[in-house]
Amino acid sequence: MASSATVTTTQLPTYRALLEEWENKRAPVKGFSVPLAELKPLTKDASKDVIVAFRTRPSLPNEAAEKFHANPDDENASTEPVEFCAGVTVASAEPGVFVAHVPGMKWNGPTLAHETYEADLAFGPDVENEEVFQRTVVVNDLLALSLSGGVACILAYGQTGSGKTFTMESIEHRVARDLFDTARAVGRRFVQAQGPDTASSPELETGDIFEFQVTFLELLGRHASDLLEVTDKVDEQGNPIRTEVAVREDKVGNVRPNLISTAVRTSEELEALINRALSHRRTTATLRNATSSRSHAMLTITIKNTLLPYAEEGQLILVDLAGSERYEDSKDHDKQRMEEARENNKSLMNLKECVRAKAKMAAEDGFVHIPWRANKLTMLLKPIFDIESRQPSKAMIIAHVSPHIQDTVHSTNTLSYAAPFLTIPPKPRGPVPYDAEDPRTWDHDKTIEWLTKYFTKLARKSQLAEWKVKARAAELAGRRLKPLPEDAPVDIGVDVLKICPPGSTAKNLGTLYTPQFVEACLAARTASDDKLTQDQLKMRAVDVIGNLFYLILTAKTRKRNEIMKSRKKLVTNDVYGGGAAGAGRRCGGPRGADGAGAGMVRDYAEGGQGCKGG
Ligand SMILES: Nc1ncnc2c1ncn2[C@@H]1O[C@H](COP(=O)(O)OP(=O)(O)OP(=O)(O)O)[C@@H](O)[C@H]1O
Repeated sequence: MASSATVTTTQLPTYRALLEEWENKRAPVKGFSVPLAELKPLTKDASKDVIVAFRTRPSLPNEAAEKFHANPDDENASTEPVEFCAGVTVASAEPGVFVAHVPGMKWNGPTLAHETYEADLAFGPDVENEEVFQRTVVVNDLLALSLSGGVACILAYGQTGSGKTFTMESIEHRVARDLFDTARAVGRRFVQAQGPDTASSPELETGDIFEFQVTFLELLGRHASDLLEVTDKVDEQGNPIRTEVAVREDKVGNVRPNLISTAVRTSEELEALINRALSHRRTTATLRNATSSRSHAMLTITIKNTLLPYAEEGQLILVDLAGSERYEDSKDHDKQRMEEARENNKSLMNLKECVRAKAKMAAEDGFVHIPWRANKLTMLLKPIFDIESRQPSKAMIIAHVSPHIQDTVHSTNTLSYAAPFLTIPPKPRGPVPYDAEDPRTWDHDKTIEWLTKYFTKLARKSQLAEWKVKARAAELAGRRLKPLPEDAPVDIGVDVLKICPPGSTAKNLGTLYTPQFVEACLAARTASDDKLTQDQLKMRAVDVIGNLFYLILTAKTRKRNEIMKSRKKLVTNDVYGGGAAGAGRRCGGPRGADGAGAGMVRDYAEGGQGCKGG
């Protein structure tokens, strides 16, 4: 049985001795695979959609003595001030492995179990915020992703006081520091791809082609409010009253709460805005007894590429989640706080299901349902969970644990919450059979054929539109223009072999961000400006890549529906004893994200290879 914090403190000398024994036998700690000074963007596996990291903070001065007390009824308990004893140890920084030291009590005395948890990265108490930023945001190129029309999301999870806000605020300030420089570099590359004469305005010369809008939302229990709203109104306990913000899907399926959206143009402006929102959160925290640990705070930066106004806007979402309290910790609170704790737990559990499903989807090629509509928190994170979204997205979750042995029960909860997000990228399979409707199966020739056909279709459309204008002018002048032959020669204005060089296929094009594809098209332009302007080409390029994404998405959805259908049939057979091929037994273990033991049923569907659990 795991022991309570007070009993653990009382038995601290024994636990310390047991820990020392373990320390003497342990394997040497494995460090990071690349030294900090040599880190570069995208030096890691870029195919991962969910990246999970663990972090533990150092013990603060006098913290153990102030926070933990020995059992006053125990006569043998030491009266010395309580000293720090580690509850978690880093076994490997990369891949990340934490060992949680779980104190227990048996008839013959205290015991110490050592549980191992795995992640992509593990940050020990000595790792500085700058290194955390470099190894999470920079290495995974999250800023470039959101500047390229994608969605990048970072979530800080953990027990109250474990260091979530410390990490998240540091990431927010570093984003403010680096975002605009990265944007200018990306912008300059984009402008250069359009040819040497394009930089006609100072904005284009410097690469300032992006527009940034910032919102800051707080979700406390079920109530969403705007952290940028300034209010003088306070309730009877002196808490600021902010307008309730509705969180719902609009008619076209977007979740866009009505928040104050502020345009920022420089690092200083973004920094000031973040400080303002954080100061509102902190004020509330002091007034409301650490509200920060009871609410989710979500900073969203929406990024528009002004040279591609018709492409999707990118987003960077930074979420400092509410503390993951256990029921025992909140049961003495008033009704409102109990309700908030219940809501927080619900939202965190739902978030867990969604992140797990997303991780599974990436690892297994997309056959799961993501229940993002079940809760306000996950609704707000729709851009990263909606499988129908064409935007590429990445989620990074940083799970925080307290360093103290007295908090190990909380720590193991946190680590077992986040560890299942770790996925191993799918093993390369054999060649996928050709499917005319699935671009992921096309070879180079088929891709060139499709690109040529689609660019020709768009060129004909423009040709027809031009002819209509001329025909109308001729009609007004009392003349009749010859009808345009259906097979009139048309110049598509780009070299498709340059867009998709030999060796490349539609599957490779499908992994490009929209601006990257547009860049490739601009570099492959063969027509002069009077035949095909850059703007026309950009619009066509967005249309082509949008259509390719659409075809891939439709193929994925079709395949997913087929699998879902076959799953249902097999489950029914199994329940009624019909027995699918090889389906002999049911597995226990956690249920899958779709609530139906996804892993288990999938195995049956694939011929009963055995049980994996959800
Ligand atoms: N890596 C670290 N190095 C040094 N001090 C840290 C570190 N992480 C956290 N701290 C300190 O620990 C304390 C608690 O951290 P923090 O407020 O970030 O926790 P939290 O998980 O956000 O708590 P809450 O849920 O209550 O908001 C703070 O005083 C913070 O400065």
